[in-house]
Amino acid sequence: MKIKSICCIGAGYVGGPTMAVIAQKCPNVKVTVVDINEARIAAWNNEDLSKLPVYEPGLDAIVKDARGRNLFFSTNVDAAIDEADTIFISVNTPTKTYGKGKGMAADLKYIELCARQIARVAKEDKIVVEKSTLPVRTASAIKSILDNTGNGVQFQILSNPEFLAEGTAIEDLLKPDRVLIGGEMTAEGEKAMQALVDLYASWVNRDHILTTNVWSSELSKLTANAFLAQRVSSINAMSEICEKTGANVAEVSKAIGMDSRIGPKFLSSSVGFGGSCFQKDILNLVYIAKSYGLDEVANYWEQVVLMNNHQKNRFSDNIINTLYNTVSGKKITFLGWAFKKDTNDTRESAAITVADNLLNEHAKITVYDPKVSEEQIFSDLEYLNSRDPKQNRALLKVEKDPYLAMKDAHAIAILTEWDEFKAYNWQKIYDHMLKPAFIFDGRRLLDHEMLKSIGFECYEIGTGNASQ
Ligand SMILES: NC(=O)c1ccc[n+]([C@@H]2O[C@H](COP(=O)([O-])OP(=O)(O)OC[C@H]3O[C@@H](n4cnc5c(N)ncnc54)[C@H](O)[C@@H]3O)[C@@H](O)[C@H]2O)c1
Ligand SMILES: O=c1ccn([C@@H]2O[C@H](COP(=O)(O)OP(=O)(O)O[C@H]3O[C@H](CO)[C@@H](O)[C@H](O)[C@H]3O)[C@@H](O)[C@H]2O)c(=O)[nH]1
Repeated sequence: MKIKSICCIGAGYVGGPTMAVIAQKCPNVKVTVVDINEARIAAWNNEDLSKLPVYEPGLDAIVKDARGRNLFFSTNVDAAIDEADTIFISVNTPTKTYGKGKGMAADLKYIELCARQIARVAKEDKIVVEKSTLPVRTASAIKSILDNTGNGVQFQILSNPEFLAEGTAIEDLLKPDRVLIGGEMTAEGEKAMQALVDLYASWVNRDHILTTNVWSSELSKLTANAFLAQRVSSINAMSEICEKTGANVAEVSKAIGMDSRIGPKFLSSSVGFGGSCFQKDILNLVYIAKSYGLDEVANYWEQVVLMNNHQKNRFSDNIINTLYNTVSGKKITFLGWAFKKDTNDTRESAAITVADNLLNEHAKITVYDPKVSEEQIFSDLEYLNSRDPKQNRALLKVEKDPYLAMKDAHAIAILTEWDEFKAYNWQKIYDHMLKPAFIFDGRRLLDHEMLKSIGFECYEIGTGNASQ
């Protein structure tokens, strides 16, 4: 069989860019991305490409090319399901905030709603592709819902996890390290897998398309994120030893990364990993391990998250200690709020935790981020429910001009590694700050020799010059 018409449920950070690339690379396939969020769909359809709901370098050009030709964004979920031969489920699977598994397990309510809707609407056989990140064995739950509530049509469930990283989504989609497709090891299952392999083979070398059984595919996604996050927590653990001993974490990273068994990537020490995936997926893995009674396995992986929490907290503690043990009423400017550069996504950003800790100490924070809106920043803080929202607004300001943001500040904290921060006129910034002028570089982004020569007091994660 050949895939001719796709419906993708979920027009978020994964659904939008992934489907845009499929549409661009497969002009003969009709791709309709649907969502219940009307504002999001309207933004995807906006004539002004700078208003797309997801900021990713290169995305606007691809949307411009394919939208209206074979790429469509719609809120009519039923119609898109009905028309498609293949349905991707790309809805959110956040950590549960209630009931059994609260704070650990993945909340699968959106997945189940999709499965029930597909079952109700589908009048012909369909391939259903899990694009969302899911606990291992979810495919059997989806299949059971489809088979028990459907109209007697046949469904093949495939697992096709997405490995794109935000900020480089388009690059990752155009040249993926691998595409992973898991399916049932039956003649029908193999046929469905082959159809999806052929779709990706329109632009991905077949050697990079891997097929496995469905459980291996589901588990590989959680495993990949656990390994990646573990590297960040491991180097962050070493950063604290570096600060105590006078070693330099960048030198340590380079030295170990040159060992071809370790490799150089994902060894940058930081204020802590953020993003919608790492913490959620590891906690999900921990929950799965616990549910099988594998307590040692669960405890092992949980440490990755605990280490990350420690890294974020020790960054804010260091700011407080260095500013003479009180930040009350002091202006601290945050450069960056996004969880990494080149994205407007702030989910689980380290900036949120650091801000919350400092606001508990009554600091006055001013935030500048080139892509994150004021509304988003306040909504991130309000979500924590740590204080009255009015107090957040009284203590935290969002500024659109970075130089104004830093004027009269006691300290600057670098929370996101946006390239533009490196090009600022740091002498001018120093001249307009209160003295001593402190910089806390949570991303090891700036040239600290230059900053010190201007007169700044510098703290850099993982360098043995911290004021203890
Ligand atoms: N963000 C990433 O970088 C990334 C990368 C790889 C995998 N993933 C995984 O992909 C999945 C989606 O992540 P995301 O970041 O795109 O999430 P997102 O929150 O940006 O988007 C999900 C969208 O699904 C919509 N939705 C939810 N239920 C729906 C329903 N019943 N019908 C129609 N629309 C519905 C929501 O309105 C939302 O717009 C998650 O499982 C995530 O773990 C994310
Ligand atoms: O050496 C490093 C690398 C990353 N980070 C931080 O780790 C977080 C995650 O970064 P990254 O993995 O680049 O971005 P994500 O978009 O979260 O992508 C991850 O999560 C996605 C969702 O599952 C997966 O698809 C990707 O493969 C996986 O890299 C960010 O806060 C980074 O700043 C570091 O601190 N040091």
